[in-house]
Amino acid sequence: MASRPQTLYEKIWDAHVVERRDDGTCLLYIDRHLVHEVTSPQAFEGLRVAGRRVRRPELTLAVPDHNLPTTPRLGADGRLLPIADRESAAQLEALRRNTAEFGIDYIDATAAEQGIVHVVGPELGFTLPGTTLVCGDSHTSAHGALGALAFGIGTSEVEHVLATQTLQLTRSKTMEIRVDGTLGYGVSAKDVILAIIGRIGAAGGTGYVVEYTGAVIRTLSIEGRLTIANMSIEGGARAGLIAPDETTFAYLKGRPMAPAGAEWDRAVDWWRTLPTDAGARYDRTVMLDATDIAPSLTWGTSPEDVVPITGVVPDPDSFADPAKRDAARKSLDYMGLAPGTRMQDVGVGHVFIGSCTNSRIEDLRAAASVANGRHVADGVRAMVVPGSGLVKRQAEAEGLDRIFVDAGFEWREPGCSMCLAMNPDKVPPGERCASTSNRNFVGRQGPGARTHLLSPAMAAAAAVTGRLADVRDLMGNDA
Ligand SMILES: CC(C)[C@H](C(=O)O)[C@@H](O)C(=O)O
Ligand code: SF4
Repeated sequence: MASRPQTLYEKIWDAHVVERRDDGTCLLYIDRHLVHEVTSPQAFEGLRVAGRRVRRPELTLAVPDHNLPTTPRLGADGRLLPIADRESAAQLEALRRNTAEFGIDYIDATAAEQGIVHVVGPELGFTLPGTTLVCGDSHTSAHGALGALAFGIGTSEVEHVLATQTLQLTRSKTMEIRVDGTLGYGVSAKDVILAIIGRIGAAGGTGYVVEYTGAVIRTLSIEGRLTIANMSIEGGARAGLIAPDETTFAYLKGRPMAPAGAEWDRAVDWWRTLPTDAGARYDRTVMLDATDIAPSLTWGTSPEDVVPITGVVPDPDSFADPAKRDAARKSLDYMGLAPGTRMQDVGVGHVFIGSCTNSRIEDLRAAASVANGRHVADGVRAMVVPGSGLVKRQAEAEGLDRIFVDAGFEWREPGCSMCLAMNPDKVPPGERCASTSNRNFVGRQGPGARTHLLSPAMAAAAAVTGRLADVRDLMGNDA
């Protein structure tokens, strides 16, 4: 019997349902679980109190990222230097102890593979197409770039997954976001996702799992796809998916935790059946044409506050919705910006190139190509934080670290860093930062800090000009 055409989401969902209740709630099998130091301590404590073990310890991988300082962290003896912040030190130690006690794979802060959990999963081949993958972290949506149904969960759910390898869920609606056309000069995956969120709004994806489709998505590298899927949550979606294709298989082949030999062939055969069938229906479709997308950035305190770099700070009165008008007024007050100001006239004091959105090798290459032969502007502090030790190593092999250091950027150890100020990397109160991260919320990069989200190339352009600049003006002519 020919079955009904299905979306990628429906295929993965159906393949993982263990039990379906009358009210529609399902118990879903979870294939992969990533763990970091911030959201796991109470979950392990819960297991201990209940006298439970971890059901399938080999399906879980733990790595510290949020709290680690990004300054050199190894002492002369090769051991981790003490961490000054007591709470951070306690969480890091708890992760080490808990993973040892429960028999879970653990990447230590001193290991070359350490990095941001959402950079580490894909690069080790832990993240695979067609799997269900969870982590106590909202940006778990990133892993959808490889065709995994991946989403963030709360600490009590972390405990549930550790204990049972399942999760109770209800099915989401499906939204297709199709990006057709070709990307313009100087336009990157980050600009695409900013444009998408600008269009649908920060709550536009609420209740949906998004699948990104269209010519632009197909031509993006896995790095670019990770940037897009990563920010699905900033558009309110439960998860973001991109169908696996030859680009995905080429990226995964030979990764340490990916299947190998006959198992690889079997896996690829299955992965090829996953893309959405012709004729399958989405609950909603949103279409964008890439030719309309310019290098973009945020002006306010919500990721939906997006303008092209050629634009101006909007006038709150231009918003029809009174709630939006009010939010824009508050945003501009916090951001210290006046309506009508050209974005390119806004000066910055800090630049952060990093985070799980934009800290992979391609991101660093894009930033380095702008930094090459130039110098960070006077009064600007610019920092490059590779997403993992492996990215750092590769960047160093390519000489990118030299380009950055010669240009006056700081070259750091991997971690979440200035993305969220849970470690010593913070933007001081009232200061402005051009940042490749994913959240521009009030206080996100430190109390009173002002964040503009943009691409790695745009961040490098801001660093060398000392203002929010159009990267296209700096491309193709080396200093
Ligand atoms: C600390 C963690 C729970 C949090 C998240 O869930 O996303 C962080 O990673 C973030 O980006 O805000
Ligand atoms: S880099 Fe930022 S967004 Fe990503 S996991 Fe770390 S804190 Fe969250």
